[in-house]
Amino acid sequence: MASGPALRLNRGATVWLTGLSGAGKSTLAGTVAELVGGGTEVEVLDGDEIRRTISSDLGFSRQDRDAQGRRVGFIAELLTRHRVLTLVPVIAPYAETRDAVRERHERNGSAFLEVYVSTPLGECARRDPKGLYAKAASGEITGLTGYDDVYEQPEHPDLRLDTTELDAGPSAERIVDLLLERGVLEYVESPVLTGSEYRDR
Ligand SMILES: Nc1ncnc2c1ncn2[C@@H]1O[C@H](COP(=O)(O)OS(=O)(=O)O)[C@@H](OP(=O)(O)O)[C@H]1O
Ligand SMILES: Nc1ncnc2c1ncn2[C@@H]1O[C@H](COP(=O)(O)OP(=O)(O)O)[C@@H](O)[C@H]1O
Repeated sequence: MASGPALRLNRGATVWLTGLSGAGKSTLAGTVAELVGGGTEVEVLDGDEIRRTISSDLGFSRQDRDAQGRRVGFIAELLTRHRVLTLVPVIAPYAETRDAVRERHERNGSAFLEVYVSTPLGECARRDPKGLYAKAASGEITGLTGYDDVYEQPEHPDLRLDTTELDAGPSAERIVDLLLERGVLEYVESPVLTGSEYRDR
């Protein structure tokens, strides 16, 4: 039987991926979840999904975006306190909301890491995965974050990733490295079956 290192989750942590629409937040959250592996307690709280369910009453006013951030922050902290690696690809455009979520985590002894996916507006608009920038440019929608609505950049993120410069795989590895550095994850030697050992087991 061959053995190889595997990632083990030592404690829960919230990893909040903040940045503009199209920056790569959801893609990175999914890639980190895959890298960390199936045996680990990991959840992704995606802004769009939360907005279709418990936040279906919210729009994109300042008050509603603040409420969205605080609701997601509440759930994230609960999951994290129960030893889940909680990945949160949510824009959270206001420093005040992000700070309130961080403080809630600190009050409860839960780890909170802020990852600023700092892909610039021009690149996000070029990707335009949901067609939102085209709609904003044609005047069909208003209030798109970073385009004609505010985005307050994090001043002291735990990690900053510009995905123009780095592909999704290596960017996700930087997040895993941060989690290793902070002791949330660690490498452990684990037995791994080779192909023929697996078939003959
Ligand atoms: N005006 C405007 N501005 C920003 N985003 C918009 C807007 N209208 C719709 N969408 C879609 O909503 C997703 C963002 O939801 P969030 O909950 O992450 O945003 S926020 O934190 O409340 O600002 C966002 O998802 P992402 O593209 O994954 O960021 C969009 O799909
Ligand atoms: N290095 C990268 N990291 C993440 N996404 C990337 C990268 N390069 C290109 N992309 C593409 O950019 C888009 C980002 O969309 P998405 O992850 O939904 O962003 P967000 O959740 O921030 O709105 C996807 O189509 C993805 O394939």
